[in-house]
Amino acid sequence: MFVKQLLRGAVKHAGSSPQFSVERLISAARGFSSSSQHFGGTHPPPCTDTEHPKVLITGGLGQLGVGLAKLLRRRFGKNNVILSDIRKPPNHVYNNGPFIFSDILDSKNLREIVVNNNISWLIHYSAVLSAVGENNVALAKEVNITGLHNILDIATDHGLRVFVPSTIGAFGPSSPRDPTPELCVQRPRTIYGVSKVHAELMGEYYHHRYGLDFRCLRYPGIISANSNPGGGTTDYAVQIFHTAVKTGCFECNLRSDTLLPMMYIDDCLRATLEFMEAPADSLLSRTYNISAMSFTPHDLVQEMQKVLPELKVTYNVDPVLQAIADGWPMVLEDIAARRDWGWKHEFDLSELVQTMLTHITTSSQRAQAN
Ligand SMILES: NC(=O)c1ccc[n+]([C@@H]2O[C@H](COP(=O)([O-])OP(=O)(O)OC[C@H]3O[C@@H](n4cnc5c(N)ncnc54)[C@H](O)[C@@H]3O)[C@@H](O)[C@H]2O)c1
Ligand SMILES: C[C@@H](O)[C@H](N)C(=O)O
Repeated sequence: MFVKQLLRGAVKHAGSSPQFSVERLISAARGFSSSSQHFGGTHPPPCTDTEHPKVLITGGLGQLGVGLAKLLRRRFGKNNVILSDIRKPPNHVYNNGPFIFSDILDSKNLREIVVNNNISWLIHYSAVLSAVGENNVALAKEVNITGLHNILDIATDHGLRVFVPSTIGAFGPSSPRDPTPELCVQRPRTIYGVSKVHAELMGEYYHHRYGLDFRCLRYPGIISANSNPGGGTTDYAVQIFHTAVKTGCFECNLRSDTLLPMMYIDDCLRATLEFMEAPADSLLSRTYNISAMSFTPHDLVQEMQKVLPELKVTYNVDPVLQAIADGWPMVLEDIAARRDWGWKHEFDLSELVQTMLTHITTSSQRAQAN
C-alpha cells in the first residue's frame, strides 16, 4: 500500500529533480532484480590470474559479510571465498558458495580451517557492535579482544594478509570531531571503541614486529538495503528506510541534529577490496579513515521526504546511544586513503536515498506479488 504511494512520490519527484528520474529508478530496479546487492558501475572485472587469494571471512552473516562474499566471489571465483559464522546461514547464502562454521574463540578450529583450505586472505568481520557491547561488556571483550588475538596469531603464523575493520567508534569525545583526522587523540568511551583501538594498535604492532600484512579501514556507519545492522549506534539510518516504506512513519532514537559519518554498503565493500588489492609499498599507513558523507537524522528525513512527502518522523532519544553518538566524529577526514591507494566514494546522500528506496520498494513489491 505505502509502496504504491512511494512510487507515486518518486514519479512526482522525478518531475522536479533532474537527479531523480523514473528511468533511473527503473534501471536501478533492474539491476537489483538480477543481483541482491548492487555495487555501482565500477566493480572490478573478474580476475583471470590463476594466483587468486583464497579468502576466509569471519562473522560473515552480519550486515556486511554476505555482500562482501558476493563481491569477492565475482572477482576471485565462487570457491575461493569461504564465508563463516557461528550461526546457521539462510538457504540463499548456503546455496551461493562455500560456508563453514567457525567460532573465532576456538583458535584450534580456526587454524585448521586456514590450513585445510590454504587460506591466504583473512577478512575478520566478527565483532560485537557498539550498542550490543554496552549491554554485554564481557561478550564484547571476549569476541572483540580475545577473538582478535586468535586472528592475529594465526595470520602471522601462516603468512596471511589480514583485514580488520575499525570504526568511527574508535574515536571519543576528546578527539577532534569536525573533521576527525587519521592521527589524533583516541579515547573512546565504549567497550566497542576501546576494543577497536586495541585492534588497530595490535595489528600495527604485529606488522612492525613480525611483518604481518595487517590492513585496517575505519568504516563510518554503513547503510544497506538487504542486510540488517547488528546492534550499533548508527542503525537508525538503516531502519528508517524499511519502516518508512512499510508504514510511512518512523521513531528515531537519536536527536534530529546528530551529525555522523555514513556510507552506502557498495562503497564500503568496494573500498575493502581495493584496499586489500593495493600494493603494500603504496600503503604509508596500515590504518586509514574512509569517508563518503555526513548527515543528521533531520538531513536524511528531508532527503527522504522529497520522495515520500507524507513521511512522519518523531524523536524518542535513547540516552545511551545519544551519549555514544555525541562522542563520535561528525566528519571523518580521509585524505590519506585518497592519496595512497586512490579511495573515492560514489554515493552521496541523494544517491543513497534514491538507491535505498528503489531497492526496498522493489523487494517489497516482489514479496507482495509472491
Ligand atoms: N556495519 C557498520 O556500520 C560497521 C561500521 C564500522 C565498522 N564495522 C565493522 O565491520 C565488521 C562487520 O560488521 P557487521 O555490521 O557485519 O557486524 P554484525 O554485528 O552485523 O555481524 C557480526 C557477526 O559476527 C558474528 N560473531 C559473533 N561472535 C562470533 C564468534 N565468536 N565467532 C565468529 N563469529 C561471531 C555474529 O554472528 C555476526 O554475524 C565488524 O568488525 C564491525 O565492527 C561495521
Ligand atoms: C559505526 C559502526 O561501528 C556501527 N554501525 C555502530 O554503530 O556500532
